[in-house]
Amino acid sequence: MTEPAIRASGLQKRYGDVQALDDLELTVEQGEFFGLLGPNGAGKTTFINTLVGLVHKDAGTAEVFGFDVEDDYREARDRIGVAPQEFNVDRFFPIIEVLEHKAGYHGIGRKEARERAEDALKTVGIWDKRDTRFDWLSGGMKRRFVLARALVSDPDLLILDEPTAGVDVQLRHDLWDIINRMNDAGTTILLTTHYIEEAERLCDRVAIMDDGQKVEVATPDDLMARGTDTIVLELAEMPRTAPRLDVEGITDIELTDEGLAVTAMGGSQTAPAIMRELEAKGHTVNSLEIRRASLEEVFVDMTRDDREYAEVSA
Ligand SMILES: Nc1ncnc2c1ncn2[C@@H]1O[C@H](COP(=O)(O)OP(=O)(O)OP(=O)(O)O)[C@@H](O)[C@H]1O
Repeated sequence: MTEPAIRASGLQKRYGDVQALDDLELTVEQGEFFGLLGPNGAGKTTFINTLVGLVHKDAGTAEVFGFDVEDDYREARDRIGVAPQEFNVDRFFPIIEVLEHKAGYHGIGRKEARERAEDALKTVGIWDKRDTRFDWLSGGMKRRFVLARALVSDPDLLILDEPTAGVDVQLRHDLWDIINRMNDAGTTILLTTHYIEEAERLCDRVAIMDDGQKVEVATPDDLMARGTDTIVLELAEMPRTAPRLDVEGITDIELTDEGLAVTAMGGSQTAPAIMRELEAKGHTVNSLEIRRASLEEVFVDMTRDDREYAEVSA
């Protein structure tokens, strides 16, 4: 039986009053492109740091390809490449040497380390900067370099903590291409992001975290199907009041300047029934547009902070 790339069970971590991880359960299968979403402070970075041995959990277990992150630290750590949110790079050496050291740290011999370092710099497109110090790279090049450093040990699990935060559109697409190619070649990816579009485009499944717990795991499509879509219908003759429609899944019907706006769960499935019902009632539908819920809307709904309501009502 193949072990999952990540298996976390009952993970707990507390900082003073803050329960950063609260009984977290999460499994990521080998080869998946897995997204970890959640508002600021949800516990995403704490979880990643637990996997790579930077945070000692209070309770629970975490395994990487079947290796316990604490008891089998070396085996687990050597399988992970991580591009952290905060840059923690040796600033005094040419970047190619930083990569060689990193490969050496993972037990890779000198000659191969050199080759790996060269390949990694070429993969991320900063080969011409190989003799430059990290501090002298531009912001975008620093992002590329941090990814190269994660790749240099040829990891089975690549962890990317907000890899595209604050980068321009071109670099974002470049980084997506590189990461996608890694995933196509079999590398498991764990990605945290605040860009919902990024999760929608890249991830096979996403977990939504809040308050140190997993709220939900699903494919981006499944999550979006849980949101409400708006179907805007232009009728040959607009009625003076919104017609009543007896179709399952409808949550609201409104007359707007654009036409009849019907809000429904799973818009693409409900639309034909809405059309039939309208035509049966004597209306002629000239055009129909389905505006799908975004993953962002579903995400915001799922992680809306109950405490906000408590404060408002207090
Ligand atoms: N070293 C620490 N000492 C004290 N509190 C910490 C420490 N690290 C994290 N926390 C707290 O734990 C909680 C979870 O933080 P974490 O960084 O894991 O969240 P996150 O989901 O990665 O957030 P973001 O999206 O902002 O990066 C937060 O309330 C944070 O303030």
